[in-house]
Amino acid sequence: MNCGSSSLKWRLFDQAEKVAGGLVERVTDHGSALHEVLSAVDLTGLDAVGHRMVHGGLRFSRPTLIDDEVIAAVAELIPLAPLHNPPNIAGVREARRMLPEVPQVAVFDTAFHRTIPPMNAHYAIDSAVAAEHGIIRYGFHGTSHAYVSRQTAKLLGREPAEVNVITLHLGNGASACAVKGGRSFATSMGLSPLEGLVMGTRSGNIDPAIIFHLHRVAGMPVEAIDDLLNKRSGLLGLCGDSDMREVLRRDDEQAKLALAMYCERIKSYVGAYTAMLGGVDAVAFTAGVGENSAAVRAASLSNLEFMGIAVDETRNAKGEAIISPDGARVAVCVVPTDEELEIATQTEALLSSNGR
Ligand SMILES: Nc1ncnc2c1ncn2[C@@H]1O[C@H](COP(=O)(O)OP(=O)(O)O)[C@@H](O)[C@H]1O
Ligand SMILES: CC(=O)OP(=O)(O)O
Ligand SMILES: [Mg+2]
Repeated sequence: MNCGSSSLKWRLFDQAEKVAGGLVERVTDHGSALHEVLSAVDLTGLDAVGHRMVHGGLRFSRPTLIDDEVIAAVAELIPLAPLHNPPNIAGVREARRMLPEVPQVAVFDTAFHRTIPPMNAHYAIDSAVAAEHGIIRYGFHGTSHAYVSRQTAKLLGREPAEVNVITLHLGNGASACAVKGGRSFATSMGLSPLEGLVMGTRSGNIDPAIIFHLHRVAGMPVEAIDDLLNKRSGLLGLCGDSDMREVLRRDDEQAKLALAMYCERIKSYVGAYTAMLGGVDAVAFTAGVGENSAAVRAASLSNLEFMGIAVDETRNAKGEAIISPDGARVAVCVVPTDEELEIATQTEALLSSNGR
C-alpha cells in the first residue's frame, strides 16, 4: 500500500508476480479509500501487508513489523512530514482494522538514507539546537533510490557494491541521490521533502533568508510561507503548470524558464555528486518525468561531455535502458522505478527472517 499525499497506489503480489493493482487519485480520506480497495479484492491466503511510510526519523532504518507503539512513533514524526505521514497512518490503521490477523510491515522512505555520513547529513547550524530538535537530513524516496540503483548495477552487469550511481527520481516530488557502493551517501531532500530539486509545486533549494524576508517585509504568516513553498512554487509557481507534460507542451517564455531552471538544478546535483563520489559509473533517471521525458533528460545532462557524461539522441528519444553512446565513461540509464515491488520484497524478507 502506498498512501501518498493525494493518492493511493496499491498492488497485490503472489511471490514477485503482480496479481492485481490500482491507483486511486484525489484521495482525501485514505482510510475509506483503502477500505474500498481491500473490500473489492480477493485476499484469500494473504500473508502480509507492506505499507509505504514516508518519515521514519532516525529510529527506523529497516522495515518494521507494525504494532501500536510503531504507529505512535510514526505519529510523533508528523510535524516533519505533515503531507505524507498522516495518510500513511490512516492507511495502516484501516488495514489493521480489516485484517487484524495479518502481519503488517512499514517500509520507510527515509530508511535507505541512514547510511549517509555525518558530513553530508548535518546542517551547519548550532549543533545543540539541531540535536535537540532532530534537525538533520533524513532524505526521502529511499525505496525508489534503493531499487533503481540496484537495477542500474544489474544493467551494467555489476554488483551494487562495486558501483557509484547517481539516481534522479523525478516525479511530483523529486530528489537526487548519490549511491556509493550500494549505499546512500548523499541526497537532495533534507529534514523534509521540500529541499533540493525544483519540483511540481515545491521550490527546492532557496536562500533561507527569503523566508524571513517574506515574514518580516511582506508580512506573510509562517503557515502562508509554508503553503507557498510546498504547494504554490516549483513549476507551478514559475509558470502556472505543475505537470511537466503541460510545461513541455508550452512554448512561452515562462514555461521555457521553468523548464530550464528545473533541468539546471538537476545538473548542479549531478556535478556535485560526481565530485563527492570521486566519479560515477552511471546516472539513472526514474519516476514520471525521468522515465518519460527525453527533453528533460537531454537538457539536464547537456554539455557534460568533459565529465564523460553524454546522451545519445536516438537512444534517448526511444527511451532505451541505456541512453549514453557506446564507449562512454558514464552510463546514462532510464530505469522504471517500482516502489510497490520493493515494499513487497522488503516485507517478504522481514517476515522470512522472522521465520513466518
Ligand atoms: N510523458 C511525460 N512527459 C513528461 N512528464 C511526464 C510524462 N508522464 C508523466 N509525467 C510527469 O510525471 C509526474 C508524476 O510522476 P510520478 O512518479 O507518478 O509522481 P508521484 O509518484 O510523485 O505522484 C507528473 O507531474 C507528470 O508531469
Ligand atoms: C517524499 C515525497 O516527496 O514523496 P512524493 O514524491 O510521493 O510526494
Ligand atoms: Mg512518488
